[in-house]
Amino acid sequence: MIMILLSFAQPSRLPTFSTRRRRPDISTTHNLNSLWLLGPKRTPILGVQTHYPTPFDVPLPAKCLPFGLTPVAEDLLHDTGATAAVLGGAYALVFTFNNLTQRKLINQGLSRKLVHILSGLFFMVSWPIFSTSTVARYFAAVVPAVNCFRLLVHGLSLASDEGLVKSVTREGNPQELLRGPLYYVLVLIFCDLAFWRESPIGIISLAMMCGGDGVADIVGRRFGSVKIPYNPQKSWAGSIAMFVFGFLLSIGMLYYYSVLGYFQLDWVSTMQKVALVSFVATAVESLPTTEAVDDNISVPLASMAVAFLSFSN
Ligand SMILES: C/C(=C\COP(=O)(O)O)CCC[C@H](C)CCC[C@H](C)CCCC(C)C
Ligand SMILES: Nc1ccn([C@@H]2O[C@H](COP(=O)(O)OP(=O)(O)O)[C@@H](O)[C@H]2O)c(=O)n1
Repeated sequence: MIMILLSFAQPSRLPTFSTRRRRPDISTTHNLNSLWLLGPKRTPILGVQTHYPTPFDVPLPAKCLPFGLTPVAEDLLHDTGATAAVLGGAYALVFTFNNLTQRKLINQGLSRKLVHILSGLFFMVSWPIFSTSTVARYFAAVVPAVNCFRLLVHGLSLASDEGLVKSVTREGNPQELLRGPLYYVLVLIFCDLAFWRESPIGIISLAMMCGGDGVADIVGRRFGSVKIPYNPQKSWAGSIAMFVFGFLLSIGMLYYYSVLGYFQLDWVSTMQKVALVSFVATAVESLPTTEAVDDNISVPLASMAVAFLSFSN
């Protein structure tokens, strides 16, 4: 569904007809301020050469505006539709894995990990279907925010949603929703608002949290007989899987965004930087976790810090 929506991701192909359908035309100077929400839309980020005009960025004649909508109203309509679509995708994902668990086609642990891996990755895949408006990121953030509310309501047992509990908890205790899953969606909100489509930092950090950490669990539980000396709860197999899949999924997501014209990256140095981020994230993930610090906090935070330093020079 996301890929169908993405087919409209190229501005000139959107069914809407604004004359302003151009992505930010960003050059190569270095400006950390634009990392944040109010940074000028057209300033570059962290020296990363981002979008050049592509054949898709063709301004359309003003007479094409539908129903006389102003460009702002057209963007609001566009982003409202995108938000509804991605929200539907989120519900469908959880419903699907709950269904598979109920039918005992997959166990609860694997269901939770696949939801962990796919939610964040699909969320990032969906970002290009939102408009080029400066408020698009806020519309996208509605999706994890609604899920945050959902986790709070059901984690506090203010309402019950057995499907949600079964597909995203280890033991089926609703209070589990208030830890890993809640931290997870809070990190999605933060990376959406702080980095959005304009910086590789958020993309890499989410790929590490979703793809790397998620695959580490699946591989580690199955093949993790040789434990890490300083943490018998974790294994070399799980950590190697975290490093490899964190790296591959980060590069894959960066390539996806570069194909859509958001980044122009020097791939040799980018791979070196992403490998460093993945190594540090893997080391952090391998450490014994405490009640206070969950992997869904430590892994993305460590990834953001290393990616920020790596892509700043
Ligand atoms: C199971 C989850 C986290 C648990 O982490 P851990 O304890 O295993 O380390 C993920 C919870 C996901 C949440 C319920 C739904 C999030 C949906 C997301 C914001 C949007 C997805 C949209 C896309 C189009 C499917
Ligand atoms: N580096 C890793 C990570 C996880 N694992 C395995 O996956 C299980 C769950 O890992 P975890 O405690 O990080 O799970 P979450 O907190 O990510 O849900 C561990 O108890 C290990 O069996 C591993 O062997 N090696």
